Amino acid sequence: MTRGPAIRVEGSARSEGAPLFAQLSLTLEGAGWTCLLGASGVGKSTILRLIAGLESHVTFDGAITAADGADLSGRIAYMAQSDLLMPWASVTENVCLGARLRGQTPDAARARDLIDRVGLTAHAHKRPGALSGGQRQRAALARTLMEDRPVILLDEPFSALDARTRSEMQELAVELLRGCTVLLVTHDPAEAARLGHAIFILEPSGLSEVTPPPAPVPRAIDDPDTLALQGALLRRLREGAA
Ligand SMILES: Nc1ncnc2c1ncn2[C@@H]1O[C@H](COP(=O)(O)OP(=O)(O)OP(=O)(O)O)[C@@H](O)[C@H]1O
Repeated sequence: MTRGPAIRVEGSARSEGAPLFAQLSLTLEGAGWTCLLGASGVGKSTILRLIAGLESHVTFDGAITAADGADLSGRIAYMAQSDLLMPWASVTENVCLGARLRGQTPDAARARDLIDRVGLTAHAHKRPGALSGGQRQRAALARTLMEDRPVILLDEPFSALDARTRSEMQELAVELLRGCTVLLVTHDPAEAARLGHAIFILEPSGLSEVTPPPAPVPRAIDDPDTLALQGALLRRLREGAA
């Protein structure tokens, strides 16, 4: 696995002629987890889509660059908020979809292992319509991990999971994405406090950074510093909404 580069996002965005977010300067640590929080509709997913180079409804005035100077295209795996699973394909086929679309032979053993690690072995043959919301989300997570890219963009990837599975999947993602540059959009202050090497809150006026504790990620859920940060983040989010 190539080490993920640092990424810099600098610019402002307008949607339908009106400002969505003001001039911002966001640096994603190379080979680290950056968490992005903020009120619904403030533009978090839009930032992910802009980095991913996907079609967007906004006009972005600025630049998105990797610190190593190389193009980002082909180096990103993106997990959208909606799981985007193909309804006609089984879990295994969905996990292998990227390789198939590129005309490559998928690594079947790796797919089996990832499906096992997300707890879906018993469901590997099923189509998405036969899965629960949390199972679908884990299938989408396995598909993202299967891509083996140095830059990973995750849009609320654990939001549909029960508390126990969520903490397990957070730990799995940290383990399997070691060395990757990860941008995680989340509404969960506890998740950001556990996973962020860097944590930002997006507001219409711009970004603010909240310094996490120095403990390595994933931080213990019941660590006093993690809990204190969780509380501080929730307070900041509530103040922002006031
Ligand atoms: N396809 C689209 N066409 C027009 N406007 C859109 C489109 N997608 C999103 N928007 C608008 O752009 C703004 C930013 O949306 P975005 O999805 O980036 O927000 P978000 O911060 O990720 O929200 P959430 O936390 O609810 O997912 C919102 O006001 C939304 O209504």
